[in-house]
Amino acid sequence: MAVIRDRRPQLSLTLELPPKDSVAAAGGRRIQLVPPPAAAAAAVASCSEHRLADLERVQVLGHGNGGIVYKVRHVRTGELYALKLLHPHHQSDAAVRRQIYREIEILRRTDSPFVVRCHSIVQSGAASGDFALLLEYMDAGNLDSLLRRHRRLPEAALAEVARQVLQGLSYLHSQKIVHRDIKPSNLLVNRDGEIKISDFGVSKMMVRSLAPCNSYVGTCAYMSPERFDPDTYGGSYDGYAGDVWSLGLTVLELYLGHFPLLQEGQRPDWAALMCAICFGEPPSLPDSASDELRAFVASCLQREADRRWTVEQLLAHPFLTRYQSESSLVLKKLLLLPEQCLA
Ligand SMILES: Nc1ncnc2c1ncn2[C@@H]1O[C@H](COP(=O)(O)OP(=O)(O)OP(=O)(O)O)[C@@H](O)[C@H]1O
Repeated sequence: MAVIRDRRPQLSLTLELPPKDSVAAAGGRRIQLVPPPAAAAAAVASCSEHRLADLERVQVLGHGNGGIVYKVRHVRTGELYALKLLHPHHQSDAAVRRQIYREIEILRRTDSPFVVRCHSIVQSGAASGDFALLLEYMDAGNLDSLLRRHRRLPEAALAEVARQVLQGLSYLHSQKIVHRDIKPSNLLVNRDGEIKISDFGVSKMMVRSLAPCNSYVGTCAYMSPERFDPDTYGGSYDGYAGDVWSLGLTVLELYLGHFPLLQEGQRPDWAALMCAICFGEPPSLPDSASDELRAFVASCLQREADRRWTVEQLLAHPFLTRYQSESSLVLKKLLLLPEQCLA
C-alpha cells in the first residue's frame, strides 16, 4: 500500500496479472517491468516493485484517444484509482507515439493539487511496449458530464472552476508545460469540490520559453485564433495564451450550457469552427450574466494573443474576487444535487 501511495519516487511497477477479474492490462498476460523504449526511457524510473494484480477492475470510465481508462480498486485497502492504459506501439504514426511518451513524461513530472495525480507508471512487456498509468480517481466525473447533469452552472460555481483551473495552469506554465486541450471533459472533479486538469495527450513541454507551437493538436473547437492563423493573431504562437483562450471558452460553455461559438445544432466541422473562431462575432452573454463574468470572458477571448490576460492577471480578476467567499461551497453543493435541479 505504501508503495502505491508514494507517487514521485516510485514511478514504475511490476505488473503481474491475476487470472480473472483483476486489471486486465494485457488480456491475462503476465507483465514484467522491462527497460522502456528509448523515447520513454526518461519517463519510467526503475524502482521497487508493486503487484498491480492487487487492483481489481470495477468499471470502464471511458475511452480516450490514447487508450481505455478503468476504475480499479485495491483489493486489500479498498482504495479506488483510475488506470489508464496506453498502447504507443499500436500506433502506426510516429508523432502519435511520441505524444503518448510525452503524456507519460508530463504526468511523471507534475505535482500539483490542481493536476490529476499519477501514482505510478507501469511498463508492460518489451514486446508490447504498453503502459498503464495509475491515477488518482476523481469520483465526480468531469465538467462535461456535470454540465450534462445540470444543463448550466451558476456563476459562483464557475468562479471556483476558473480559480482552480487557473491555479493548475499557473503551475503547468511555470513548469513550461502548455496543455493545449483545456475543455470541460478534460477537467476532472471530485466530491470534495476539487477540479483537476487531466489528459496531457496533446500537451507540449516548451524547451525554450518562446518555442513556437503552431500545430493543430488539441480539440479544434477550443483552439485559439493564433493556432489557425499565427501571423494575424499573435505572431509566433507560444501556447500559454492559447490555454487562456480555451479556459474562457470553457467557462462560457459551462455558463450557457452549450458550445458558444456555433449555433445549437450547427455541424462542428473544421471550416465552420475556424470561421467562428477567427472571424465570428464575439459570443454574447444573456442579461443575467454579471459584469464581472462578462469582463472575465472578454479578457480570455481576446482574438490577439498579446491582448489576452495572462493566467496570473486572471487569478486576481474581479470575477474571482466577487464570489471568493461562497464559490467553493456552491460548487460542492452542486456536486451533491440530483440531476438538472438547476434547470
Ligand atoms: N483520474 C480519473 N478519474 C476519473 N475518471 C477519469 C480519470 N482519468 C480519466 N477519466 C475519465 O476517463 C475518460 C477517458 O479519459 P482520457 O483522459 O483518456 O481521454 P478523453 O479526454 O476522454 O479523450 P481524448 O484522449 O480523446 O481527449 C474520460 O471520460 C475521463 O473523464
